[in-house]
Amino acid sequence: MAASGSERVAVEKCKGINGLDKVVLREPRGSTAEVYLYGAHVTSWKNDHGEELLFVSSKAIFKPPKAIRGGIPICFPQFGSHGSLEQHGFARNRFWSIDTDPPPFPTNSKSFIDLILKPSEEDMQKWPYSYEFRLRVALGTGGDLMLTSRIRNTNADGKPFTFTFAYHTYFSVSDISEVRVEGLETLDYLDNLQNKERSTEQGDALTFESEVDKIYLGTPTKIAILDHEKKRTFVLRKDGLPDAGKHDILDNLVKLEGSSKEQGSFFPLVVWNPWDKKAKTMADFGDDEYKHMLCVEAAVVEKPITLKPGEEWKGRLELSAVPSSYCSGQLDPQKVIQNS
Ligand SMILES: O=P(O)(O)OC[C@H]1O[C@@H](O)[C@H](O)[C@@H](O)[C@@H]1O
Repeated sequence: MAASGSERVAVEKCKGINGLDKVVLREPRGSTAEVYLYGAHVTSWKNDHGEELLFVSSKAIFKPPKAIRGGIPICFPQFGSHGSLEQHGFARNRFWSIDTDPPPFPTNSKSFIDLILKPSEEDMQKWPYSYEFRLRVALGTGGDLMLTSRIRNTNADGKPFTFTFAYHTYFSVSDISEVRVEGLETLDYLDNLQNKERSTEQGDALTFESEVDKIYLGTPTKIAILDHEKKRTFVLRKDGLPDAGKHDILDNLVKLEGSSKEQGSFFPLVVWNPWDKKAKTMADFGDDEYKHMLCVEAAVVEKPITLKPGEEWKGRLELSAVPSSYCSGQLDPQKVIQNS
């Protein structure tokens, strides 16, 4: 997989913080990503100017059993407290392996890594199902970051299983009070701060001036996160993925492809920022760091996925970042959404 000769190494295995194994992905134009095998956790994604696009707390604990605070934790087989398992499931604090022989999966990227998680005996005590969870992390040309999860039921005894899931993406933002999320207004949401009560979002774009922890339902094709100060816009897409390489500039940032199965919409979006009070209760999060992050999480929450033995679910996330000024005047997210 690694590039040869004078080319930069596209995939490099090395040691990260506390000696944990990590993989560095590099794309020829200079974008990079880092993935820890602990949690199959993407902890860094930089554009070709070397700017970090994901938030990781300066207090993150890179040590089991704590999940790494920031980046992209994988929540499986449970999102949040929606079930009897530990918060956000256990995949984020397990050691994954490099999958040396993954089933065929097309890619036009040279810079990718395949990871796999299978249950240990201890995990089977908590969640008595057999599965293979394959995660591919790839850097596309132009620096897009693509994550594809393939979860297969490998139970030999005919038992189906049901799970919820999320890519718990922590975006790095300049100042949360300068950030707007467009595309979620007028949608229904479940408010985790109000006992998961269902309400409807009012008004214009979401802005942030206090703690938020909401699960938006029935989200539209594209969502935009605008960071004025950084002059950067993130757009979240959730429709079927067009051919890689055919994306125009408005097809940027986060593309999500749902389940190939009919059931289980992949696309509630969870929006979370702990704000100051909650930040102070979190040992692995700086008191003021809430100002510089926003979680927008592509999730399977209110309609869990059920897989029978032999069935596989696939969920794909694609992130890219463009400077807002690049599309000046066009990055009205409503237009982005309508023009999709
Ligand atoms: O501290 P954790 O387990 O990583 O969770 C962080 C947050 O994750 C979000 O996805 C949840 O909606 C929040 O309720 C939760 O507080």
